[in-house]
Amino acid sequence: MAVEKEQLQEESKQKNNEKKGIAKSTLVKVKNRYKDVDDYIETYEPLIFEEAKSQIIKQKEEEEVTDWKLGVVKSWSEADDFHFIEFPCEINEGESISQNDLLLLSKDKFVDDKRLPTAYAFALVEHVRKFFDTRLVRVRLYLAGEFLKYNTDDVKSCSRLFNMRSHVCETERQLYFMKLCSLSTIAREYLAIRTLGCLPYKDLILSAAGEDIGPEVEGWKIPTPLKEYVENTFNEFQREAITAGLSSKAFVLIQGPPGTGKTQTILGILSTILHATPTRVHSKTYELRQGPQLPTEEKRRHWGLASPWLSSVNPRDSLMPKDGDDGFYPTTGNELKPEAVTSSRKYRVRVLVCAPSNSALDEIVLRVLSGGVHDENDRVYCPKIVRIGLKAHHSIKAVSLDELMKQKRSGANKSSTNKQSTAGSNDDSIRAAILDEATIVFSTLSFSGSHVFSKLNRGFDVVIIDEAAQAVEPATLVPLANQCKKVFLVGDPAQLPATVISDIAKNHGYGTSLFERLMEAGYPVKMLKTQYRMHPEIRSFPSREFYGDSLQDGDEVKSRTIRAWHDYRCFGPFCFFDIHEGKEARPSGSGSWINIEEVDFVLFLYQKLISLYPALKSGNQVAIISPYSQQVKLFQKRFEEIFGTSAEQVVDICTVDGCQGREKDIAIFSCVRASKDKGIGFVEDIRRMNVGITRAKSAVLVVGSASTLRRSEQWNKLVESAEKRDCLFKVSQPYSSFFSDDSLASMQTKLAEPSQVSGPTDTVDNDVQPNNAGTFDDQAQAEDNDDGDVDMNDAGFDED
Ligand SMILES: Nc1ncnc2c1ncn2[C@@H]1O[C@H](COP(=O)(O)OP(=O)(O)OP(=O)(O)O)[C@@H](O)[C@H]1O
Repeated sequence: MAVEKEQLQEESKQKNNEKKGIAKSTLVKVKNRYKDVDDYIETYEPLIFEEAKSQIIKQKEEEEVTDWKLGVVKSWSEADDFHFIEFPCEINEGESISQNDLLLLSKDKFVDDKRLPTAYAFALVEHVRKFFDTRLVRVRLYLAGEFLKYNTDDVKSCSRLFNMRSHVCETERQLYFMKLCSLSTIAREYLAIRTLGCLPYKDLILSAAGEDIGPEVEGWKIPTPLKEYVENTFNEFQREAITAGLSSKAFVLIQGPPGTGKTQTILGILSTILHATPTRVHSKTYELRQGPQLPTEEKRRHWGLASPWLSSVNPRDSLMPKDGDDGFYPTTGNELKPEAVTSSRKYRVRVLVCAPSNSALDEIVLRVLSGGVHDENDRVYCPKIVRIGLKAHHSIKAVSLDELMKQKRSGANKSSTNKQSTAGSNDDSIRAAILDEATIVFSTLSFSGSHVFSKLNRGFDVVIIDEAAQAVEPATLVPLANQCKKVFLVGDPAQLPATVISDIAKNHGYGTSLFERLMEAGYPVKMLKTQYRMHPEIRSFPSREFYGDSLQDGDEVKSRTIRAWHDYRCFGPFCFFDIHEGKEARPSGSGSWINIEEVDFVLFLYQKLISLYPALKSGNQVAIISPYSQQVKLFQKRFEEIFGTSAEQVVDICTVDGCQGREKDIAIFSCVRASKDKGIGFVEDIRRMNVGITRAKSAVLVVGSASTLRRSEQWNKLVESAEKRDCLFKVSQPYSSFFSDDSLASMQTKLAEPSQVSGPTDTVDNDVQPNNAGTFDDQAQAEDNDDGDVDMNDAGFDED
C-alpha cells in the first residue's frame, strides 16, 4: 500500500507537470459514464476538495475544534515543496490526535477573528508515535504560498506562510496548535479515486456496462444440500440475487426496498460464496478424482457397509423435533459451533463486508452472530469473523478486533517471559494472525482504507457493501482496493442517499452513489420484491410510487401486522392528519424548522394510543419521526415535560435520516412544513418521504398541513391516496376533542368485538402518564438556544 501511495504521488506529480499552464477551475457534474480514468478523476477530484472544504467549515461552526496547545519544534525538514516538523504533544483524556487530522499551527494564539496573527498555517498530521510519556506528532505543511485556483501551479506568495516558514525552521521554537477536524475519510476517498486505474474492473466502473446475468454464466457451484437450503428458505427474488452472486460477473447489484430481506439475502450470499467451488473445478478429472456423485440411497448403503453399527435409519432422524432442533445443532440459543473444515474443502474464500456507518455494519455482524451461516452440508455454524474499527456496538464486542487482541495478548502474556520489549511488534503479529485467520472481516467503508488493512498478508476475494446507496461513489471505492475480485452492492437508491455537506458538490451530483450511477446507466439490478414488514395498506403507496407497483407481500404479512388499534380508523394502518391550523417556525439562528401545533397533536395522539393500548408503553414500539432536528428536540422536551420520563425509554424520537433501516410497530411522521405560500424544503425529496412512511409494521400516521404539502407533486399524491382510502382526517383545535369518546366511537371500524391481533395488547409495568408538571394545553414555546442547524444524517461521519 505504501508503494502504491508513492506511485500515485509520482503519477499525480507527473500529470501536474504535463498540465502546466492549464488551469482547470470549473467543476463538472458527475456523469453516468466516463471516457477514461483521467475523465473520472477530473470529475471527482475537485468535488472531493469542495466537500473537504465544507467539512472543515462545518466542524468549525459546530465548535468541535479543541483548545490551543503549546508545542516546541523538535525537528524539521523540507522535501517536495513541503515542510515537515515534529513536536511533542501532551494528549489529555478525551482528546486524540491521529493521522490525517487537520491542525492549525500558529506563532501566537488567535485572539479574535479581526486581528489575525502574522504567522500561521494549516498542517496535516502524518503520524503520531510514542515519545517518553507523551506523543511525538509529525505534520506536513505547504509554506511556499497560496494556490489561487484548484489544479493550477499559480501560487501567490503569502506573508503569513513566509513568516511561518522562518519560525518553524528552527528547533526549540514555540508554536501553538489546535486540532480542527479529521480528514481521514476524505483522504481515503481521495486515494481511492486515484487507485481506480489499478482495479481489475475499472472499465466496468467507468463504462457502467453490464449484461443481465443468466444461469449460463454461472462461475461457481454450490453443493446440493446448500442448494436445497437456498431453494427452501429464500423467496424467488432473493434466490435470483444469490444465484447472481455465483455468476462470473464482477459486480452484482441488489436493490432491497424496505423490509424485503436485504440482510437475510446477504446471509444467504455469505453461505453460498463461502462454500462454493469454481465451476471449472467440476470438470471430468475432478469428478473422476472425487468419484461419481451417488444417489442418497446408494450413499446410505455404502455407509451401512462401512459402519455396520449404524442401522439403516439414522436414530437422530426419528428424534428430530418439529422445529428442526436436534440437540446437536440446536436452532436457538448458543447453537453456533465453529466451522469444521473437511478435507473436501479446496477453496477458502475471504470476504470483506462493509457498510457506510457503524450502526448499519453492526446490524449485519449481529445477524451473522445470531443466525450463523450454512456450510456445504447445510449445517449452521459461526464463521471466524472480526469486526474492525471504532465504536463497535456492545452486543458484538466479542468479535471486535480490540477484544480479540486483548484475549490473544493475555494468552500470549501467560506463555511469555519477555513481554515489555516486544509489545509493539507482538501487537502487530497478533493483529495479523487474527485477521489472517478470519473468514469474514467487517469494517465501515472508511475504515477499510485504514493502515490496519494495508498491513494484511492476504486481501479479500469478495467485498459485500451493504447500504451501498447511502455512500458517495469515492467511499464505495475505498474497500475495493483490497484486491477483491467480486463486489456486491446491496442497497436501495429509492431511499436516502449519502450526506453531502457541500451544496456545490451536491449540486454537481457528488451525492450519487456508485449503485445509483450504475443503475441509471442500465447496469442490471436484482431487485428483492417480497416485503415482510408492512401491512399491505402501508405497502401500497410506496410500492406504487417508488417501486413501479412491484412490491408484493410475504406470506401472512397481513395477519402478522393486524393490531387491536386498527379497530379505529384513526390508528392505521395508514392515516393522514391534516393539521390545517399549524404554522411552521424557524428557531432563531437555526436552519431547521418546528411546528408547535403538530407537536401538540402528536402528543394527544400518543397519549390516546397508550391509554387504550398500554402495552405500547414498553419496548420502544412507537417511533415519532420528523425531517427536522429542531422538531425532534421539541418533541423530546415536551415529552419529558408531559410524561415526566425521558422520551428515549419509551418511544423513539428521531429524524427521518436517522431512522433509515429501523422498524417499528407504529410510526408517527410529523412533516412540519406549514405555510401559505412557501415551499416545503427538503421534505420534498421523495426518498425522505419513502423512508418516513416505510418504517412501520402496523400503522403509519402522517401528521402535516395538507394544503402546504399538496404543493409538491408527490405529497399531493399521498394526500389524495389518503382521501381515496377514507383515512384523511382534518383536525381542528382543541385537539383533545378529536380523541373524545364520541369522536372515537364514530371512527370505530368494528363494534366492540375483540380483535384477532398478533401484536401487543396487554398492560405493562413501565407506566407513562402525563404528570402534573405539564398539560396538553400547554403551548410549548420553541427555544432559541440552539446554534445553527443543518439537518444532517444522524449517522454522520463515523471514524477516526
Ligand atoms: N424469504 C423470507 N421468508 C420469510 N421471512 C423473511 C424472508 N426474508 C426476510 N424475511 C424476514 O423479513 C424481515 C426483514 O428482513 P431483513 O431484516 O433481512 O430486511 P431488510 O431488507 O434488511 O430490512 P431493512 O429495510 O430494515 O434494511 C425479517 O424479519 C426477516 O426474517
